[in-house]
Amino acid sequence: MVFPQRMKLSYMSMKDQGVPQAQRFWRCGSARPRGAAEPGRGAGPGGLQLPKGCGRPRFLPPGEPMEPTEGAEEERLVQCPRLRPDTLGDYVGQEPVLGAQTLLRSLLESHEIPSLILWGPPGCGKTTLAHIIANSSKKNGMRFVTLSATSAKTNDVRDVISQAQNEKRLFKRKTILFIDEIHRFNKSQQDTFLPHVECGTVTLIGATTENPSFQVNAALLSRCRVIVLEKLSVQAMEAILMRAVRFLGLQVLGQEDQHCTPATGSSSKSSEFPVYIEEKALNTLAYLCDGDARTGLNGLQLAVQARIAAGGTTPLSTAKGGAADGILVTEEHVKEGLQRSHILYDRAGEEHYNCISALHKSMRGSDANASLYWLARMLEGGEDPLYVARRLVRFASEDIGLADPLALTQAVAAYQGCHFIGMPECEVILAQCVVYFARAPKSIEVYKAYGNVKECLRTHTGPLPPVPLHLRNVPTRLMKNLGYGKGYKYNPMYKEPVEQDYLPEELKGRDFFKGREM
Ligand SMILES: Nc1ncnc2c1ncn2[C@@H]1O[C@H](COP(=O)(O)OP(=O)(O)OP(=O)(O)O)[C@@H](O)[C@H]1O
Repeated sequence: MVFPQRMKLSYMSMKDQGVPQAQRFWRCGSARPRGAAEPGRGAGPGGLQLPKGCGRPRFLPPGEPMEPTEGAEEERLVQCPRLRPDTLGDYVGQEPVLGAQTLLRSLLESHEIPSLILWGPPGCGKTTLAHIIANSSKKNGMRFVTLSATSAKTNDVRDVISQAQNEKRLFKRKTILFIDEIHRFNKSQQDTFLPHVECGTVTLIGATTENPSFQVNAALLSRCRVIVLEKLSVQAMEAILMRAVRFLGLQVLGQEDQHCTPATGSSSKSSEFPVYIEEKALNTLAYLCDGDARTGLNGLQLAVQARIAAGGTTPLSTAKGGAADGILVTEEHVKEGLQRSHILYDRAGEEHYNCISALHKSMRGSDANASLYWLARMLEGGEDPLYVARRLVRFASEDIGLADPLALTQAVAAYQGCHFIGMPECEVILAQCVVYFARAPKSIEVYKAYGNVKECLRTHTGPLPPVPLHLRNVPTRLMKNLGYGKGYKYNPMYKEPVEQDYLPEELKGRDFFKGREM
């Protein structure tokens, strides 16, 4: 396949490492896909470095050595030697859909993989589940291909399909196509693979955070099983964090015996002292990450790495009553780690509404500076740029209205621009639009007048007044005979302004622009 599949895997790997969507970049050596940053541009805070001899930015989690080759990167992802589980046995939570004796589990265990849409909030394990399916399907001779709808074009989908057709025809090999963030494909892109899902050329697994009833073609949806994954519970998060604790070679203070073997590649190996973490810190982390495993793991990793980098040891008393010098990660460090990983922006909860409200109010108050701040806080926190763009379309009419009718055009163009190029490049499109809106003159005339009309309709008692006869359409002779259109004055025929009523008789004189009554 000509399309650099590896490039997408690199992206997926960054996602795996907890890089907020706004900061995921494409690995050195890959062709830059649509939506990825220009070299040297858009580099997010921390973690982005330019390796020697490479013109493109790449993400390096603090303390992680650079991967030698792209091939190794692909291998690394497929084998999941990091925190992402490889098998259903390590997959935590989601019992209602994946517990023992559920239909999905028996299908997966018998390698009968139906087309699936995995729907759930960020970090609940959609991609992880797809990777587990990938592992097991590869062992069974199936191909597993990954596309990310944030960057793939229709031609990429066509390439995958034509290769799947060849594999099926020549080698009788089935292809599973995993499309991450499938809601970002538009309807016509989704149509591209509809017939091929139907005839079995590919088994589709789509992952989405958005309600598939609105974002996935009805025809496609009817050919897939929708698996609803829930936010991970605090208990599930604790289990995931404990697995990470073992992987990172940490020791839980007071339980040293249980977790004393540092895993290969662990971050504690970079410290000459043992690294301890308070049990309370883990509980707090499990609680605060709001069911999003990626941000929880990211927060843990950042807290540990920051403590190691800061140096300095603490005298500690161990479980057996002994004393030891070690690096201690406390609840405070973990909270700090969470802040650094932008976890405090909760994309699904209150913070999401608080920030969009603050953006709306800052633009309304013509404060371009604050508007940019709230915009960046949302985008850096991983907010969907199309959500922000949709709110801007609304703002263009609600707050700017006819004071600058071009605002609506700007907002729709910004929405389309974001749709075309995705993050991170579309951030500047939104920034431009937000500043335009903050600086634009404001008028709520239309918004208010429309509100008055709605109010009038809602409070009306009895049957609504009939449409005046002179305003009615006259498609047939009978209607003409009944008086439809009678007396209507066709305005272009008159040089002077025409005296004519356009409201129903009982509303005569009502001016919605001035409130209830004239
Ligand atoms: N159910 C789970 N069991 C074990 N680990 C999990 C689970 N869910 C998530 N994780 C861990 O969290 C990380 C992020 O999860 P994953 O990428 O699957 O989330 P996602 O639902 O696809 O998120 P997004 O919608 O933001 O793409 C994984 O690398 C994995 O280590």
